[in-house]
Formats: sequence, C-alpha cells, structure tokens
Amino acid sequence: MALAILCSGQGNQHAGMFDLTGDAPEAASLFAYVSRQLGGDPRVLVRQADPDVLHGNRTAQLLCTLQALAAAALFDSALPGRRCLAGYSVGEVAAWGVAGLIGATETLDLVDKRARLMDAESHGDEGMLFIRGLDRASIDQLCEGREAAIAICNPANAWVLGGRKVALDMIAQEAAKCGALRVSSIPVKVPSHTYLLADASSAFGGALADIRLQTGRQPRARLFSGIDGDPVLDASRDLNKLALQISHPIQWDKCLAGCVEAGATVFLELGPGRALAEMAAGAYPEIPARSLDDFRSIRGVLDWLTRITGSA
Ligand SMILES: CC(C)(COP(=O)(O)OP(=O)(O)OC[C@H]1O[C@@H](n2cnc3c(N)ncnc32)[C@H](O)[C@@H]1OP(=O)(O)O)[C@@H](O)C(=O)NCCC(=O)NCCSC(=O)CC(=O)O
Repeated sequence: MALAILCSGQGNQHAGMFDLTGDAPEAASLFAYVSRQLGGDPRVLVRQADPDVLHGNRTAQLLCTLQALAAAALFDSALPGRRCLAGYSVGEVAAWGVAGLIGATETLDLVDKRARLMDAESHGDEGMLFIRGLDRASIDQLCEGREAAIAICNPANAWVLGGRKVALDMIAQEAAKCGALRVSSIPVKVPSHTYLLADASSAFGGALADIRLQTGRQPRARLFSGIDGDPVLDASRDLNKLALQISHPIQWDKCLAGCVEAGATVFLELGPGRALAEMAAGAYPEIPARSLDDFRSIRGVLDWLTRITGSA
C-alpha cells in the first residue's frame, strides 16, 4: 500500500486550522519560526484575524506551508513508509519540504520570498475563479483576449483561472450562461500560475539557485511536479519547476493520476481545508480520501490509517 500525501494551496485558511498541530512539541520550533516571519503567533492569528488578513497572499502562503510542515513533523515516524506526495499551488513548495529535499526553515524562507515576489508583480486587482462543468476549449475561449488564463486543471472539467478581477467577473457571467455547473470566486489575491506573474517566476528561479538541496538522504516519498505531473527523479534538475509553476498552469489532474499509478491506496490532505481530499475522492471513488480537518485528534488520523492499511 502507498499513502498519498496532498499539501493544500491557499484559499481555505480558517480559525481551527492548527487544532491538531498547534500544540505538538514536534512542531513547536516551526510555529516559533513563522511567528517571527509574521510578527505574531499564527495560532492566535487564525483565531483572531479578519478573513481578509488570513487570505492576504503572504500570510496565506506561510500559514499553508506551516500546516504542511507541522503535520509532517508530527506524523513522519508514524505514517506508512511507502508514500507519494503532491502539492497544490504553494503546497508544492511545502511538498519539497515535507519530502525532506529542502530543510523546513529554508522552505518557509523560500515561501516568504515567493509570496513577496508575487505581491511585487500584482496590482491589487487580481484574483482566482473556480469553474466546473465546461470543457477545455470553452474555457480557453472565455479567456481569449482577456487578462486571465487557466491556472489549475483539476479532474472532471473543474478549472481554476487566474487574472484581473474585471476579466474574471466577465468570464464568470459568461461561464454561467454557457452552462457551467458551478462558478465561484476563490479567496486568493494573486493571479498565480498565469503569465501575469512571469517576472516573479524568473526572479524566484534566482532564489532557488541558492538552495542547498538535501539530496544526500533517501527521499521520503515519490514527489510529483505540478506543471507536468511527472515524478521528481532528479531533484537538482527539477527544482526549477517550482519557479515555472508560478507562471504556468498546474496539472493537478495529472498529479493525482501519478499518485494512483504509483500505487496510492489512500489520500491524506494536510490542509487547511478538504478541497484536495474531496477532489481525489471525486476522481477516484474507490480510494479512501480524508483531510486532517476531518479529524478531532491525531490519534483519530492514525486509527483511520490503521483501519485502512493495516499499518500506521
Ligand atoms: C473552489 C472550491 C471552493 C470549490 O469547491 P466546491 O465544493 O464549492 O465546488 P465543487 O463544484 O467542487 O462541489 C460542489 C458540489 O458539487 C459536487 N461535485 C463536484 N464534482 C462533481 C462532479 N464531477 N459531478 C457531480 N457533482 C460534483 C461536490 O461533491 C459538491 O457537492 P455538495 O455540495 O453536496 O458537497 C474548492 O475546490 C476549493 O476550495 N479549492 C481549493 C482552493 C483553490 O483552488 N485554491 C487555489 C490555490 S492557488 C494558490 O495557492 C496560490 C499560490 O500559488 O500560492
């Protein structure tokens, strides 16, 4: 059996997101580190801050990455040995940390830099939009001639678009008229994974050049890259895909398919939120899928994994 770990992207930060990880001694140093980055304790921030603050680009990226790294620190020794790993949007950077290829604090520093570069290229009038139920050709047509593009290809004709809000608003109206089953804006404030962030991509490539990859150790998991769904077989060669993904679409459908081809028999999303577990369950109904947000205790997560796999 193989466990597929999914690292979440921005959009679902919430007050209870650190309920399982926030008090764990294994994650204490990570919370202290992010407290310094954010200028305040993230556990307090998620409980007290306005949703608008939690969805600010830099804050959101750091919170999501912290959650993935904290969960990994807690679970690492308890989870089944055969694993695969995929990260959605900023979750892909977190996944390199969870895989042990980049140190945890270096991962957080990288995410900080990524967020700042993306903010520097944004104008405050961008966002992301979810559309389900139209085919690729229809989505491409809706984006044609507008400052918007496909950002994430999800299974079952579900798409995330990034772009200027004015363009996304027009696309949302037209998508509904064209028969989309669901159209919904996503609380993300940057046009991630689109050409609008091309300069941030190049600049982040420069930052990646300084990273010391921890390739001496055996990787803890088979890791998939977002832009093509291919496994990372040569970390030094594939690291730059973390830069490319800032301005190129994520093939999340291919990442999930890669996990299944690699033998995944259970999906566990680290959160915040349950979007990835729900997508995996929709695309592969025969494979159990849950998010940490579905549980009230770490024991509950481990018991569930034990029931499914016979080992945890
Ligand atoms: C956008 C969403 C809120 C949409 O989720 P929803 O659940 O509202 O919408 P949905 O269409 O998937 O599901 C609505 C209902 O339809 C059902 N449903 C789903 N797919 C279906 C299908 N193929 N056929 C029939 N029904 C289906 C669902 O079970 C659900 O049922 P029921 O109603 O019964 O439950 C979510 O996908 C989400 O949170 N996504 C993650 C956020 C995201 O994409 N972030 C971008 C990261 S970018 C980023 O991080 C930037 C960076 O790079 O830093």
